[in-house]
Amino acid sequence: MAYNRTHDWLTRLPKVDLHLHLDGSVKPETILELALDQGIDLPVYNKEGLIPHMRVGDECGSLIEYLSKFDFTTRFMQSGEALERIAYEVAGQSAEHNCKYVEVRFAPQLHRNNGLTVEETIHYVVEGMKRGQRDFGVRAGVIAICMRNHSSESNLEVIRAAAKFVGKGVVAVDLAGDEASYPPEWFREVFAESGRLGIPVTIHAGEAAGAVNVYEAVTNLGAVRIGHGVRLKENSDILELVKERRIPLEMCPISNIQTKAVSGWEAYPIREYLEQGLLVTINTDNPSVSGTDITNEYRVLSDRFGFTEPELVRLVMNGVEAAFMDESDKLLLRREMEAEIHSLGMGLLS
Ligand SMILES: O=c1[nH]cnc2c1ncn2[C@H]1C[C@H](O)[C@@H](CO)O1
Ligand SMILES: [Zn+2]
Repeated sequence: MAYNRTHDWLTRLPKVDLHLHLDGSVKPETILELALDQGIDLPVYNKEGLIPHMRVGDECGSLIEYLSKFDFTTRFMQSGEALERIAYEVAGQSAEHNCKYVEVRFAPQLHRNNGLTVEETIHYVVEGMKRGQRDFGVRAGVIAICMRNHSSESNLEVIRAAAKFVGKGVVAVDLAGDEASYPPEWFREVFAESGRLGIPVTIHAGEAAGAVNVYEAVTNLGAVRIGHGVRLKENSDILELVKERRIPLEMCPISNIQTKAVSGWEAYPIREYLEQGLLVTINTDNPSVSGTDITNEYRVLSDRFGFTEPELVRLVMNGVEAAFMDESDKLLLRREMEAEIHSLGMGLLS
């Protein structure tokens, strides 16, 4: 049956994941070990019991509720060793889903409770990704996140530290957190610095607030990609601008449903975005918070929207086009992925 064929095929399909948070990707078994190593008490000492502390349920009502899950996990991510390990494991988890390239993002300022500097946090995450790249063959880039609820001073520190790692593991900077309470125009000064330092910018926008935030991110914060952008459909002029500039949207379907960025699957705009010619990419956001993985994201889309195999391949290759990567590396990645897709037995690449 075509249905089963697609499901099995989706696991083997080479993929990329451009929007994945480190602190939203920690395995419960890793938390168990880190808690023992670090002498931190846990509410329960088995994997299944930890899951409710880390993952949102169907009742999740908003982005704020979704974000509350991160406090639990970041407590165990305050040492260089833990950051390196978790980054390494993320590369391993990506390889299990035949992800060939992953961009892992994290907020350095959330990992300093035990005295690490911003640069040290970046160093350890980059090291973990490099070890993962060697052992699992997954190419990787790191994105440093500024948080909406942090001061300009603290966010500027992140941007300046990230700039030192450009070409050495860091590929971009981002802005995350509570979008509804902290509009993007408050961060012009912070992202003016990334412009001066020449670091690419992606911004979470149009997730928990309207399309005007996408406009602000693109026109005043220098965003060349948008995290989510689900609510872009609310303004056709802004949608047209994003389309004309070929600004990729890093969509994360399961997360977007859980945070109530849209009311439900019937309102999820992915098909219309593709038909309107937007550069849509599919990503996980937070596998351990959302209870998902990259294969599952494609599986749900294929079930909910009836995407054909060539359409799913198009979504994957949009991700390659959108990657924060040198053109020469991108060409290599594209060729490798096209060869593998071809070997899956179909003339899917038009
Ligand atoms: O989908 C998201 N929107 C806004 N902020 C987010 C999302 N997923 C994770 N974050 C926040 C919570 C994490 O602690 C932080 C750094 O990864 O980024
Ligand atoms: Zn995100």
